[in-house]
Amino acid sequence: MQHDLFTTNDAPEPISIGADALLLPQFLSAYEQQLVRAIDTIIARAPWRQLTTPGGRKLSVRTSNCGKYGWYSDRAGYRYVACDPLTGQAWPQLPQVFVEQAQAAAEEAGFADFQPDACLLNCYQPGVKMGLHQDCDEEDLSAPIVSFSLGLPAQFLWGGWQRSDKVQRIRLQHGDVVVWGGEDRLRFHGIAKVAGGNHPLLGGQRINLTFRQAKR
Ligand SMILES: O=C(O)CCC(=O)C(=O)O
Ligand SMILES: [Fe+2]
Repeated sequence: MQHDLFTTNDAPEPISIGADALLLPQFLSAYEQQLVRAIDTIIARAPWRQLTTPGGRKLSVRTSNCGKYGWYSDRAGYRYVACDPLTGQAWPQLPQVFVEQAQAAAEEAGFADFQPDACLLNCYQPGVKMGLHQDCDEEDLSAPIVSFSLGLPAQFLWGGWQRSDKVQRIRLQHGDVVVWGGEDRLRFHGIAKVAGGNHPLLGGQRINLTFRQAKR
């Protein structure tokens, strides 16, 4: 086999986790600094907060948003809102590096022309988890979900179309991206309790960015 020294690519191969779902290991490696700087800027304007579920419980994960719409939850329900209820201001704009990498990842997974209008930021400290759920608050389910992992590793719980379906555990590391759409769009998923640790760039936390097309 002939190796071309000028086109070596150290990024591991994508891993199929469903007919329309792909794990892209290390997809973000070259952008980690830029991404973390952009996150800091967003959080300065739209700080982390713990939302309340419609049932009155506090989510353990801390969240924020950027983009035209932000995912929000309180006693009135789960929904997308154009202003941050905490500040009354519009959510910070989607940084260009977010859009470019989310679109590039979507394209790798076969979703050309992904136009995210919402990015939910999730911050997990050790001990924090996210229970099994479907992402179904978006108007157009033909657009995929694109999810970036940064900081501490986590186990992605990748289920089926029923809550009771068997769950696969997939290790997500700093720089990994998962894309799911098409027939996998409504699969149940979650995050197991994050273990303690110290990430060189992000310290004792895992930050997830979830890109969606919320409105048509
Ligand atoms: O943190 C993750 O990787 C998943 C987040 C998620 O599923 C969500 O915010 O809906
Ligand atoms: Fe989700």
